[in-house]
Amino acid sequence: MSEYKKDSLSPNELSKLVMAPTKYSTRRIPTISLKDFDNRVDEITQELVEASENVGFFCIVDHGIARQTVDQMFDNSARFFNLEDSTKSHIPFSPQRNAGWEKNAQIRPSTGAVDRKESYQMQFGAGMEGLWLNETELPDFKTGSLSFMHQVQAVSEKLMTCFARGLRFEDDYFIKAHDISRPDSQTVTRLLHYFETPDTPNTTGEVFHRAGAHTDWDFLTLLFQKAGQSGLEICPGREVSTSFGYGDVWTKVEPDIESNAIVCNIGDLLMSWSDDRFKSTFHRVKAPCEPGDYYGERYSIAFFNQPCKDAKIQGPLKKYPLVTGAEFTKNAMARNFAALQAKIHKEEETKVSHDNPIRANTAVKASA
Ligand SMILES: O=C(O)CCC(=O)C(=O)O
Ligand SMILES: [Fe+2]
Repeated sequence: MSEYKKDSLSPNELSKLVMAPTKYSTRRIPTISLKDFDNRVDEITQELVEASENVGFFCIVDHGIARQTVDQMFDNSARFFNLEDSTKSHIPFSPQRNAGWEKNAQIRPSTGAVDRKESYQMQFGAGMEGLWLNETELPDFKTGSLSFMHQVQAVSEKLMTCFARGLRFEDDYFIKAHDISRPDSQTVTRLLHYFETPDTPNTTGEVFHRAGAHTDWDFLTLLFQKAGQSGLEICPGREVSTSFGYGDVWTKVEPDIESNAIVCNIGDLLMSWSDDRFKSTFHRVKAPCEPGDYYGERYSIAFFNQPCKDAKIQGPLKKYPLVTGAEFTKNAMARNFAALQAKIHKEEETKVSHDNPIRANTAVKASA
């Protein structure tokens, strides 16, 4: 949002930075326990506010979702992605609905090239009509996924209560604004599958992007990672000094399976709704290219809390004009599209060639 200096590098400068060794630092990513939530809600609120103001990323533990449940959802995800592409193509990603399956189709403005991955986005309500596979194609998948999604929503609602307290709104203020029982709920669960990357010396300069650097434009994202499948990195917004964090100092967020941690990040929506008090943070799944990087396949699950279309969004200090949930999403998609167009335009001007076709029209996803 506002404070980031987006897309200010030329393609040549950018490609030099992409190829340069990454600078890393170990930053403290706060771990917050939800144990005994009702009695500790004020203490938890304080910890969340501190983490949101200073880092924008934190891990949640003791959240009540059993490890076995998370593992089952990852099994479900693998079952889905193991289907033939010709089957998955019956439920193609719809940018209008922000749901469905895509493969090698998402282009981030930060890279101008496709993410090498496939993903499937699911919702609770009418947005999913026609976008579930049949029971015969994937038995128990829909029921299992919805049950998992309800559990993640319950954790989200605890966090929303704390954010509401922290910003001095009524306790249920954000919960009502993200009501998943409404048919027009926009909340999204995204199953992600990044492909194994060839671990060979890179002579062509081609970069196998996994998830190019971006901020999420939702309220709050809850991310589940799998043991040993590294790659997630963050670059807190406050420290970003170049476009999309290129050339900046990154921090690895390794899967913490022992404590069954959910990695959470503030999205652009909550940043705006808190008058920029809470920080939406750049993150990426790194394109493996350096010694020590993880080249294997990676599965992850992201849960994006999105507002109801008629939710009224404005922070307590009224820093930004009031917008509805529908307007916020539309504006975020338009900003993303404009940044991408600007990038493509710049690349055409300097005639930088890419191996990957740039398919701007498919490059939309409302959640991030
Ligand atoms: O796969 C991951 O770990 C991160 C995915 C992500 O950031 C996104 O889809 O917005
Ligand atoms: Fe993201």
